[in-house]
Amino acid sequence: MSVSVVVGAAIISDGRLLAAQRAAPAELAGGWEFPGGKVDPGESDEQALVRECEEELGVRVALGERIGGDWPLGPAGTVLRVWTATVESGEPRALEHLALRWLAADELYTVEWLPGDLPVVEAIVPHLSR
Ligand SMILES: Nc1nc2c([nH]c(=O)n2[C@H]2C[C@H](O)[C@@H](COP(=O)(O)OP(=O)(O)OP(=O)(O)O)O2)c(=O)[nH]1
Repeated sequence: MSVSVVVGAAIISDGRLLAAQRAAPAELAGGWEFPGGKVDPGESDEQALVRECEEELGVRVALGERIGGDWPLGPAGTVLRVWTATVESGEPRALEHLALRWLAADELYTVEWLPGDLPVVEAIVPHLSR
């Protein structure tokens, strides 16, 4: 079975991380995540992530470092790959999410992250002060 890849952007500005609240599906709605989504056939991970940020937030992002490796998500064989990112143009808007929040280091756990995202959030902490 092929691995299904979901890519996520840890968008950082002024030491804050952008968190996005899912609108759908019902079982995930209300949970917080990294903007991103599934990689389409023929697309690289990085291309998919830039495309998803345009679709979901209306911004052009520049990708930075990869955070860790393949983070397992719930369904067997699905992994999450995360890159740091900065906004190159535009101001993020919740075009497909319920809400967006810029979280400072001491606010990271004030939102209910999707369960698979929690270890990734932990791994991002050192990147907020760079
Ligand atoms: N985008 C994103 N998805 C995540 C994260 N954590 C996590 O468990 N997921 C899960 C939720 C979904 O089951 C799946 C991503 O699906 P998606 O619905 O965002 O993908 P997509 O934009 O390509 O949408 P579609 O093709 O299914 O319509 O991965 C995360 O931080 N970001």
